[in-house]
Amino acid sequence: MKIAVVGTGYVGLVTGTCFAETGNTVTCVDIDQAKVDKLKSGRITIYEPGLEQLFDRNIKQGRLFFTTSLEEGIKDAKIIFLALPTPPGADGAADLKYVLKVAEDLGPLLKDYAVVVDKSTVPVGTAEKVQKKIAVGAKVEFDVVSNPEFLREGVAVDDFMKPDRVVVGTNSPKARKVMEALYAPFVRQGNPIIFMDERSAELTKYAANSFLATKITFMNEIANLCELLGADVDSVRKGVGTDSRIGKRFLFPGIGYGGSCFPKDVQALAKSSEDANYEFKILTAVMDVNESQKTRLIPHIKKYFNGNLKGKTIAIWGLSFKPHTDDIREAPSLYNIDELLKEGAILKVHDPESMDNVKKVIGDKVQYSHTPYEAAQDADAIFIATEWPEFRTPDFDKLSSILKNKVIFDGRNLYDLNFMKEQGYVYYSIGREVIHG
Ligand SMILES: NC(=O)c1ccc[n+]([C@@H]2O[C@H](COP(=O)([O-])OP(=O)(O)OC[C@H]3O[C@@H](n4cnc5c(N)ncnc54)[C@H](O)[C@@H]3O)[C@@H](O)[C@H]2O)c1
Ligand SMILES: O=c1ccn([C@@H]2O[C@H](COP(=O)(O)OP(=O)(O)O[C@H]3O[C@H](CO)[C@@H](O)[C@H](O)[C@H]3O)[C@@H](O)[C@H]2O)c(=O)[nH]1
Repeated sequence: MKIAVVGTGYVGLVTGTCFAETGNTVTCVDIDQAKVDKLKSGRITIYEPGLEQLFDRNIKQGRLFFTTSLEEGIKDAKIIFLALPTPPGADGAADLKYVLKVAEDLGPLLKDYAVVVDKSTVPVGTAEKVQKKIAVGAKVEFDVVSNPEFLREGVAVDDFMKPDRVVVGTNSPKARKVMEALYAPFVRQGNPIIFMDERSAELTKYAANSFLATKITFMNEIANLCELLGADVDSVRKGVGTDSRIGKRFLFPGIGYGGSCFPKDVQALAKSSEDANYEFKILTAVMDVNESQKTRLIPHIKKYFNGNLKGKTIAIWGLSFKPHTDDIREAPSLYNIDELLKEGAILKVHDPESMDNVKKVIGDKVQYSHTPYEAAQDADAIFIATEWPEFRTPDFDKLSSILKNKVIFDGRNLYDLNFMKEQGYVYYSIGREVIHG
């Protein structure tokens, strides 16, 4: 099948590459000339495990193409995916300008029946808006389908190739048939394609993200309570997570959720609710708690250094909003960097993949280190913001010999408390006993 994907960012590139992998011919369209030039020359634009190999193979086999021209990209396409940004507007609602602009441009370009699929995360009612925008210029029949994407960055290829489920919102039998054929290779293990109306599909995406953000936030509050009551959040997490009604996943406490999705989608659902005259109280609480959770360790750091961080060197391990990605959108690390710089600390940072992106945002306000040890050299403390696997079992002998102080503030609960006691470290984590060295 000939497919077009409009918007070639984290979702568009994974979507395009994975559909090419199952034999479709895919053209990805983007307005960013530099991005398209890079992709056309066979170089990948994001770090996403496993993607580069599929990308190379499908380019070589002549199934994956890139262009800046919408007209060229959608030529002969039976399915046109919109994987465009939907950032928060000033009022918190998802800004639909990118989606609606492309919809408007698409109308006159359609030459034959096509299914236009909205993969961006959009508020309820957007499919109808897209339908109307396309209809202004369209001279042929078309359908607009909602097909929200549930992939996680860092495991995007796996999530896309083996989704828990595929949600398709459409009332058109013709579009349903096309979508069934497209997704057949991805649901061979019995994972379902769940068909529903467009509005329900749009809301499903916000409900899923908001539920997961709530689950994490609930556990963050339990962790905060553990600190006050002398309980251990790891034990509590295991104790509750083994109840199959609750589930083990997304119960890990830390310095808040970040990324390009949870923060903006919780906010957008709260705004949609408000617009519908419904006060979604849980969401307001989730946003409030997450805001303060991000800098939860800062008061401990200040207290440890007697309220004065001026001239103290802190090594920051991990900058991306989660491991296995170079994405730093809404990364908790950035909020902590901001706070620590305000206090006069000197920061030496290390991240395996996202330092170039951080440089673009904060430039030389911090020192960039090639390895976690280079960052830790002569530091007064280590601050862990992201749980990259390589931080889990560092060489503690080496660390102890290069650090000025054996102090770790861990926003992701990486280390065993008894081990840290044995190693003689001062160790602060989230929802667990403080080890005083
Ligand atoms: N990132 C994720 O993990 C994820 C997962 C599921 C859903 N989503 C949703 O998918 C959508 C896209 O997210 P993303 O992270 O891929 O965004 P992104 O910013 O990485 O990519 C969007 C791309 O669209 C391009 N673009 C903008 N206007 C365009 C136009 N007129 N024509 C062609 N291209 C244009 C941009 O240049 C950019 O490359 C959002 O709605 C997001 O909420 C994201
Ligand atoms: O137990 C947990 C799990 C996650 N997080 C944090 O939550 C954020 C989001 O993590 P994750 O959901 O793994 O990554 P995303 O790539 O943001 O994926 C989410 O957002 C995507 C965009 O909408 C959806 O498609 C995915 O289903 C949804 O999981 C990160 O900051 C994590 O550190 C925790 O603090 N504790």
